[in-house]
Amino acid sequence: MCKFRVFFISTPAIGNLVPIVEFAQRLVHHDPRFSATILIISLSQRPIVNSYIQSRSSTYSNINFIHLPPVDSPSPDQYQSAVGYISLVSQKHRPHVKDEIAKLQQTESDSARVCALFVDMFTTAMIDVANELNIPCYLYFASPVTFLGLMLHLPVIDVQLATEFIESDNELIVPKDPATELIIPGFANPLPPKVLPTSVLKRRSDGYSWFLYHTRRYVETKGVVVNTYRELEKYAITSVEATTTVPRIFPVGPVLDLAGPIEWHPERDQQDRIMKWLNNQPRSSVVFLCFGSMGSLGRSQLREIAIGLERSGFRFLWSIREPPKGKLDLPGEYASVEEILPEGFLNRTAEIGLVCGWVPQVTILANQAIGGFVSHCGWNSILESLWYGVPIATWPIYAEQQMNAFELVAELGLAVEIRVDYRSESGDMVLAEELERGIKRLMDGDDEVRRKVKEMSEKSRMAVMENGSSCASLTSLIENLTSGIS
Ligand SMILES: O=c1ccn([C@@H]2O[C@H](COP(=O)(O)OP(=O)(O)O[C@H]3O[C@H](CO)[C@@H](O)[C@H](O)[C@H]3O)[C@@H](O)[C@H]2O)c(=O)[nH]1
Repeated sequence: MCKFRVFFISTPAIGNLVPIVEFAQRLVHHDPRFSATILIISLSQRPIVNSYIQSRSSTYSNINFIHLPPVDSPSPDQYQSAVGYISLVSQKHRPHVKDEIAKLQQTESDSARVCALFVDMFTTAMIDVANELNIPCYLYFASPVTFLGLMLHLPVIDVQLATEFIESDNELIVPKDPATELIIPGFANPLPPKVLPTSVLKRRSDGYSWFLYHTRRYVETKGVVVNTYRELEKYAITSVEATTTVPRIFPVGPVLDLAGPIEWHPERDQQDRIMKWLNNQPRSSVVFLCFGSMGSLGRSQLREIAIGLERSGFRFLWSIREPPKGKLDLPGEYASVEEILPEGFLNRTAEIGLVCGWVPQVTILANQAIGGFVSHCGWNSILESLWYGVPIATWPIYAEQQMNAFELVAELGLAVEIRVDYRSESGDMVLAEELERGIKRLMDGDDEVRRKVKEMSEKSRMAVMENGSSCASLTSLIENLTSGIS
């Protein structure tokens, strides 16, 4: 009989929601005294969230999924960024979350006690609900500890950003002295400012104010559960614990959905076509290019990629998404990619390459044909690639990805660099020859990176085994969650 109930409230984004659901599943599987309820915020612009939940509700019968009622959209003058919008929507959901938890508390059998509400990096307004209901609150962090370190340090470096950088409306801040470097908890090396997230470099934006809001709230929680593992971010974990006011860190990862979209994404036909093609390719011969659930690139950049790929001569699997129309929309699928790629490209490369839209990424990374991954460096993608021992070439686009790329290349030596500071919104362009060079190093050269990635792959698997570091961390989290509850 279950004794302890935990609640989760996630940002409506695949990158946050999937690792939260997987963690809930791991928790209830690891300790059957637990039951988990996931409260879902829906956004009409993100139907993928609903199809994901629908599929997972039938597979994960021991998790309770509850869709929260819709709220009025914030008016456009209240936000400029997606972070702002999501933070406001989350705030508006506070009464609903309180109602749902209170309702369940009343109907719960006597033996089950609510022992935690887990918020994520952008749903921290729910800490108020936990306080009102007297429930301990924890943060589930789907990004690396290095990013947690930056967030916790933001109020401190804010002064440095204000005095040592040049600011202008809507522009990214730049250091007055180009040699400026930042000392950030979690990074052994000084951080070049150009790898900071756009929301931080747009210091006058609502995104930055929200970052400051959320980070102040992180320290109100009882602990931060991070989707990472000690063997991967050893320095970062020790450094952030020692130099910030973080409550306790529980590294429980990698927490991955290894079945992935092949099970829950609606586009089954395309996925079957991809896997059939991949199964016919030689071992480690294919370079895979994919830029995350929210990543898309402009047409001229796509043409450069096509030229670079063709010149490299390697077999390739390339996921191309159409840029979204609105700020909150996700990328879509091109009706025809032929017209956006160089003339004759698809015909010339028909024997060696496949161009597609959304892909079942984790299943692809598991395939023996994949030899390297050109990735936007979202944290889930990094963990998945390390799990399967596939080396990455870094091409970050948005969010904290530039920092993740810097961590992989400069801190951990676990990736080949294409760029660590690419930012599409500033009109940046990776030229065909840069990509060609990067792909050749990824697929042909850098045995040291490949060796380290294989080693880390083994460590990631060990971490989640019985007696592994993340398993031990989960046990100690459970002790924390249940202590004082009879
Ligand atoms: O065509 C696709 C694209 C993505 N995915 C999957 O979608 C997830 C994407 O997650 P991630 O790699 O973390 O990228 P984002 O979706 O961009 O995730 C957001 O959330 C992450 C966790 O906080 C951050 O690290 C990222 O920077 C942020 O953009 C992964 O599991 C991928 O396997 C697919 O299966 N097929």
